[in-house]
Amino acid sequence: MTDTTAPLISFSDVKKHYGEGSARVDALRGVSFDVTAGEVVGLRGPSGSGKTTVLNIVGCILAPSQGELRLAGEPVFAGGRWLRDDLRRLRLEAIGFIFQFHNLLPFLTSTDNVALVLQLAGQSRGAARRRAQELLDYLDVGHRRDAFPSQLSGGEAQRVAIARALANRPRIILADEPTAALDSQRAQVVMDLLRRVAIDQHAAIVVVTHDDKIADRFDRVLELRDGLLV
Ligand SMILES: Nc1ncnc2c1ncn2[C@@H]1O[C@H](COP(=O)(O)OP(=O)(O)OP(=O)(O)O)[C@@H](O)[C@H]1O
Repeated sequence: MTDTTAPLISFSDVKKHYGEGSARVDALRGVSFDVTAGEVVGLRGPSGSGKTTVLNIVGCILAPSQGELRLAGEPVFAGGRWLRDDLRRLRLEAIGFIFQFHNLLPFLTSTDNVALVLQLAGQSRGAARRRAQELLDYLDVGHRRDAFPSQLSGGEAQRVAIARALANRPRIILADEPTAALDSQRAQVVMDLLRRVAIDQHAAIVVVTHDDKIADRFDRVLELRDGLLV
């Protein structure tokens, strides 16, 4: 991931089906879009239109059936196969995931939830905890660093989860309904944070959302219907 001018995410004529024969579902029927550094893009569409499938393919969790995926200019999937054999490392280093429910580990404090990702990437525990505390401060939850997830409010837990997603300074951030469980004010705080991250980290951010509270907070909205962009 070295080309600094190419779009960070480039999806070219991606098709994806699940199952075969009478059980076949065409989830994506030829989807193309680019997202550049600094952009916060919304991905909307009715249930079953293919949003999660797009997110999972960008996140290198799911292989397309056809088409091409480039990340920072580098072809990652093309010609029916992955072009990198270290997808786990790519995910860990280049991509941050944020989910609707924070998915924090209940037996770890805020600091340790964030530090764990850094330790998995090879940092020492001390360095990982220092970076975790810096990030929690950046997201205004530093004062909750020793709390366990069950002791956090929904908005605090979501900010800790964002800190975790940012831990490795990924330039691609994928969020699935990150504000659905939050009230309007907290949803705006989360969107402000994502915007700041896009700018400070030159990141490309894709947010799957049905949430009308944040409908006007995107640079662009991609609208999926039945596996096609409209
Ligand atoms: N593992 C799977 N096996 C079979 N079909 C699947 C699988 N995952 C998704 N699908 C189907 O593919 C289509 C697209 O699903 P996807 O989850 O991408 O939609 P979505 O827009 O994210 O929906 P929602 O808003 O309900 O989460 C749907 O028809 C879904 O039933």
